[in-house]
Amino acid sequence: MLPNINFTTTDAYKYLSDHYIDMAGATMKDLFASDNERFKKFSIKFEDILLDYSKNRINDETLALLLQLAKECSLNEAIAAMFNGEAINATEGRQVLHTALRNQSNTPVYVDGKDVMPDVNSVLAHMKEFSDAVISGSWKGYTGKAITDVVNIGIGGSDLGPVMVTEALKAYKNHLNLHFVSNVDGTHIAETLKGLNAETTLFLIASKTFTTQETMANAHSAREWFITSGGNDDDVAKHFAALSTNADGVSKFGIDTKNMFEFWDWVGGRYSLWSAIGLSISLGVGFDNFTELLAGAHAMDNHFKTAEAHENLPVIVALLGIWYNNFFGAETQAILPYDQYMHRFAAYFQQGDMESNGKYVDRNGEPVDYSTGPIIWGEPGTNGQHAFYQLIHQGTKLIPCDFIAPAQSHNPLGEHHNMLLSNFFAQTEALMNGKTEDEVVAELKAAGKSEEEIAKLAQFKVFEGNRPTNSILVKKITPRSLGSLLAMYEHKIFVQGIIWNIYSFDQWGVELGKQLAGKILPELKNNDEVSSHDSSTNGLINQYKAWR
Ligand SMILES: O=P(O)(O)OC[C@H]1O[C@H](O)[C@@H](O)[C@@H](O)[C@@H]1O
Repeated sequence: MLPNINFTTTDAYKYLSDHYIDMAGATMKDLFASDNERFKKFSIKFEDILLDYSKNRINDETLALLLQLAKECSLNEAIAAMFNGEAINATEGRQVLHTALRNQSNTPVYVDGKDVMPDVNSVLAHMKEFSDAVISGSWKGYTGKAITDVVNIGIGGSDLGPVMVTEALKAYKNHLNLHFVSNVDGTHIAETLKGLNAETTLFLIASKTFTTQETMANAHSAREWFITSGGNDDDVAKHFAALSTNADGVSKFGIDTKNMFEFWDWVGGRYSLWSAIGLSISLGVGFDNFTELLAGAHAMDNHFKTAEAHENLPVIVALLGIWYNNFFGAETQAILPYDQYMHRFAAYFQQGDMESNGKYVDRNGEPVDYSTGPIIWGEPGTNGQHAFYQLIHQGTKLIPCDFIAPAQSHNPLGEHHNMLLSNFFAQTEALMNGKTEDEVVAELKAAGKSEEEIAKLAQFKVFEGNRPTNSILVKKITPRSLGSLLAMYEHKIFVQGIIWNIYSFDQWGVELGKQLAGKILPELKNNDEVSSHDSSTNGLINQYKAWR
């Protein structure tokens, strides 16, 4: 059972509310000036990952109170409940065991009294065998040619994870060309299929439920394309594999269940890249690298399970998020990787975080009277700097940012990496220190500006500073370190959900739109005027019919 505690009724919350009043006026600049040990105190190293959280609006007391909050919310009990396979996804009646998928130590993990590890290992063995065969070319298409292109068809959790990881690990890629089709917009599949050869293309139909409208539509179109390109029904087995929990749905679609890579309903869609949903990863970078990804995540799982809260990366990152979300009223959280390969990282955690913690009803079914999950967004540095950092530096909103960068580049080209990292270091320093009016005036004077010019300009060039950041410096983005980083963010989401007393592992919020689209679709099949909706929806549908 998960604890059921309204965190706003804890002692820690009350203390934090008072403490916030002191801290709201404190500047990080002063906090650094008064404490030489600050970096040492507020940074944690885990394997090849250094989390520096010293550039936050916290002091020793803040941290102590946040840790007390975690304790009062029975975080340790909640962590144990998840790892032990309790059905903590209560509204769906399911366990939450993505950690079992990467349980490289192979200790038994029980679901309803049955150890799931043998099944996990057997699917991994199947993935290895299949990946090896496709990569080596011993898996042949219907005309005897080796596979050159792999198209993953899936959406949400069956797309974002594989896309993000295969991009992040592009430096490890083999010769197979990977493509990802998610949108039901016909353009996505049409553009992807242009230039592909059916004889050498493998489709992975990735869907936990195997009922998702977008994925099914794209899968049927892919099948049709395959048949019109010369394949026949018997050849489908050589070109289509399914990654799913729904064996019936898979065989009804016409995919041989021999080509089905199974996973289980105790794996949430947005936590599924570690499962058979990761087959495109294993094909793209090889099974050994996929295993390393799992191993990195497993190492973080063990850290999360066993490290004391004050040196526990996911716990610290989560508590800092609570501090800004619930005391400073921050609405968003930016994730800014200084690594081009990680360009889909923020998009991935947009689903991970927002689908998990975007909930206004607590675990008692009552609306909450506090803020829950943040809006997650971000783009890789330095592109973001030239786009939206203006608002982070000088806007009216407080935006806590996670800066992530590798110390070693996979492409050490001249001075590029030093230039990139100089920006990474400079941004967090600038966000913290800002620039005072005196500094601005002195600068303008030194540049030879007149008194009049200085008076006109100075205010606009002032940076308040005191804007919080975490810096996550990774030695190198490898399958292992990436796995650890991903698991860190997953567990951060978990910790926050525990403190907010919400159910982080369901996603009822995606249902209503699906239901209504299901009602509207038949109305679009004829040209009759529609009058069953509100006047806006009617008006839009009728104009669509007139214009199409
Ligand atoms: O893998 P599936 O079943 O096709 O679901 C794809 C996506 O559908 C919905 O949007 C949600 O339930 C997501 O969590 C899920 O990832």
